[in-house]
Amino acid sequence: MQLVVGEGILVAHQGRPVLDGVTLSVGTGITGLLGVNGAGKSTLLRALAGVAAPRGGNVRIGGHDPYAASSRPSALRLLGYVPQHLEAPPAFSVADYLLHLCWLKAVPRRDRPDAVGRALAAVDLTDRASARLSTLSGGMRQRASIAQALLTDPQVLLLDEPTTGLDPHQRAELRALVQRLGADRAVLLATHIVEDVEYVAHHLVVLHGGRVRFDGPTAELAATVGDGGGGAGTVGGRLERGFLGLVVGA
Ligand SMILES: Nc1ncnc2c1ncn2[C@@H]1O[C@H](COP(=O)(O)OP(=O)(O)OP(=O)(O)O)[C@@H](O)[C@H]1O
Repeated sequence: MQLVVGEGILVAHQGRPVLDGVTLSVGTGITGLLGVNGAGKSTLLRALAGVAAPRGGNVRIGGHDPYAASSRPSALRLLGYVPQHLEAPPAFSVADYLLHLCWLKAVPRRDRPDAVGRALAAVDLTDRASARLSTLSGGMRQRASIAQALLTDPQVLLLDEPTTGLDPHQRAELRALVQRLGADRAVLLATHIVEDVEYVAHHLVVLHGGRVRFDGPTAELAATVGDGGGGAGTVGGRLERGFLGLVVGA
């Protein structure tokens, strides 16, 4: 089932189109949303997450419209959203931060300890539950951000550039985590880094200038270019060149 569906999404800022009729659908597994800076990825994720209503088009999460009062609770129940810059109070411990988020997300009081325990375990932060957020490494902070999105055990996860600012080791760990999370959820992973999606995303949507330039299996985009010789014939090398072919000079 396609848990996330966007049809003809239109967003404009100061009269300038930022999303110009974006249509996509996301099912279980990991879908990469690939685009250069300014392509419109964050704007699209906000529209899909029910944060900012588009001026045109439709959004459905599990068939529910997040912008209609009657169906918004059903849509939001299915959704976990990790924005690019999540403000978290640095003096809070990881567990207190997540308990606070439980309250904001209206998780019933009796369910909160279990929800926090599950979310911490899912992102491998159980042993840092009582650590202050300010003492965490960038990779751990990012995992805490993902944990807040998992508190309601959502079927859909929208991740906005989760590897930004991480070192190569932390990025590899985060990719492994995303892979685990995508085993039984629909994950939409926005990034400008081809490496972030090349081995984990089975499906890619390439966004450029607010429009979808490619929507299909990852291997299909890689297959649009030849080996090119010189050792650049790996899937990754080809994917990078396939992506650049779509967006450079476009
Ligand atoms: N609130 C806003 N007001 C004016 N322009 C905006 C606003 N939000 C986004 N934009 C513009 O919309 C375009 C798309 O921005 P968006 O952040 O969605 O892109 P992105 O692909 O996520 O890029 P990045 O990786 O840099 O975050 C950019 O040109 C940006 O300047």
